[in-house]
Amino acid sequence: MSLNSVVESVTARIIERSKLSRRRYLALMECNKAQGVSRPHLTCSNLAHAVAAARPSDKDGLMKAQGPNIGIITAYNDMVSAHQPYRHYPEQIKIFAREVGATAQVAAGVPAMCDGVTQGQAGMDLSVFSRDAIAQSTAIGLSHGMFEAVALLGICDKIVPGLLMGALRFGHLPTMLIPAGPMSSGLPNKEKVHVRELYVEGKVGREKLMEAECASYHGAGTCTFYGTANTNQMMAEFLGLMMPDASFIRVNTPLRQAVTQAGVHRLVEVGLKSETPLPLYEIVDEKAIVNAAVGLMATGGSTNHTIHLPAVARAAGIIIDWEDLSRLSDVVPMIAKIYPSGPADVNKFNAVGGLPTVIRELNEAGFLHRDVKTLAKGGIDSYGKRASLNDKNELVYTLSQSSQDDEVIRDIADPFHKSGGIKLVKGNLGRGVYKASAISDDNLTIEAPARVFDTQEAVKEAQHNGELDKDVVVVVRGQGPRANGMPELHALIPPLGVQMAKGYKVALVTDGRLSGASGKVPAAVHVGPEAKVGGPIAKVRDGDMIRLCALTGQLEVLIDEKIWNEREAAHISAEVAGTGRELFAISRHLAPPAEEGASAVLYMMDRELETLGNNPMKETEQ
Ligand SMILES: O=C(O)[C@H](O)[C@@H](O)[C@H](O)[C@H](O)COP(=O)(O)O
Repeated sequence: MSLNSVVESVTARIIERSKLSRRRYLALMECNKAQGVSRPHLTCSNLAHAVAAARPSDKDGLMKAQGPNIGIITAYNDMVSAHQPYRHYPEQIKIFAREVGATAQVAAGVPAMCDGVTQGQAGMDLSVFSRDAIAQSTAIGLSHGMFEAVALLGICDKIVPGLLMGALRFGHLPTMLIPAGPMSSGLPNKEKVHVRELYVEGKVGREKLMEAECASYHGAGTCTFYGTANTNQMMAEFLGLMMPDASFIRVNTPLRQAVTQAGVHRLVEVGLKSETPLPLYEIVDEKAIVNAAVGLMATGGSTNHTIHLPAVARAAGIIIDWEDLSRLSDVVPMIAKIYPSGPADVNKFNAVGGLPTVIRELNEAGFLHRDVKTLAKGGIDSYGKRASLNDKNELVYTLSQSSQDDEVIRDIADPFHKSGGIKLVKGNLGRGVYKASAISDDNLTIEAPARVFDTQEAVKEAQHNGELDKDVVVVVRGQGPRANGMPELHALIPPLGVQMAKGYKVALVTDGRLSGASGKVPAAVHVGPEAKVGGPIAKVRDGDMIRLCALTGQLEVLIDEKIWNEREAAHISAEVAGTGRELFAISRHLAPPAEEGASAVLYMMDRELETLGNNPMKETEQ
């Protein structure tokens, strides 16, 4: 099947737009490879420092650079359930590396914050910016020049994008993401949300709520809904940066361990000084980024990736925007329904076909670029294969079958929706992102008067006081990157869900974010320009009629144009101190819009790189 013409034209657009920045990136990576810091360039003293605490049997190999040395960047901590299993991974990776004549060292630990723990709390204001801290920490770890390959241990929301942003600046190094797998299913996500709504209505108390939360979040592994963390996994497979089928194999199982072992062996095989080196920059190109975007649309993934994918792409010199995503969304059929888009969790999704089935379907129908390089042998085709253990406990890959449950995965000829899960909405209120995959047909268009808020607490209070007992578009502004770091407003979903259950038409419009777990409330999120920089969302007043329509892509305030143009934007003053938020003033000050990735670090990097002219490393005198 030939490549879908829209996928082809969007890719061409991206290649054209990224010409200069991509060329600059590739030139810099070539310089890194040829002249950058690496083991042969280290002095005896440099090397002695690096191996001083190494196991004696590794020392010689490390000093003589006999085999590749894998730099592990780990996001381990034991508060985040998804990352807790990483505790022993570095030791295991070292063993697997030795099996094939290589070594491994932990190059750095990076922070991993949990958006579940910080949801609705001040710490959430650090979340998007933590991605930059992770990228910089990754770069710091890799800057020691000790490594010929990189293993990234990270799963959750900001961690994978941050790790990739950092690693891409060392794109001459072959790099693999190694996941740890999902938690076993607990209380179904839908029931958890139902108990939350009962709590909001005062029908159950805190004890019952706590019981439900703990029955849902009950062990090690990634949360089971298809939120940002699991969307990260999906993307890493579509990018070809993981072992095939690695995403959703249950945590701490023999199959999981076998895939990790095979992954480490493969990484050594494609290490920098090997016969077949596969640098990261050769894998993450414009086509791979488009493949990841196709995966996002086909699976109804997290809206957060409309920020993360542009940021990751930029770290590789590739410029994408929401128009690209929207054009892909128009043609890519949605063939997977995972919570919040449907009742199935990722374990169920995996059991009935998982990502290999989705990738194979899309690939066979011409929605994926096949001429991409991937870490696994066999290119993107190999990601259409399932991993299993044979009766000798050896890892084997076999072509995936058709879906075993068409409520969860559909054949491409009979999709859930003809278009993808995420839409661009735009109009006189700006541009925003809309997750259509979880919205019922009768809620795809909402026209109602606005009620304007500056904080999520104020929304909850108004709901509690019955002030939202009507059709309403709740506008929460002052939540963009420049204002307060762009928190997720997921805690608003239960109260707004209660209003919907009462029969009211409800929508949310915000310059902030929602979570990958948010779904059922119609919402335009990431609306830009954000209120803090005077965007139109700052001009909305209580009672203005707003129309939000996923079918036509409208985000409009229905008001006389002259009155609208003359209206002044409200002044936004968000809370910026306490809980360490004051340390992130520089990020708030410099963050570019969400559509450009909202990364101050990348924004300033690009500005500086632009001044370097043809010399990718040194400033020219101009
Ligand atoms: O996937 C995401 O985008 C999230 O940031 C995610 O981490 C989430 O917010 C919490 O885990 C909430 O989970 P609940 O729906 O259980 O509150």
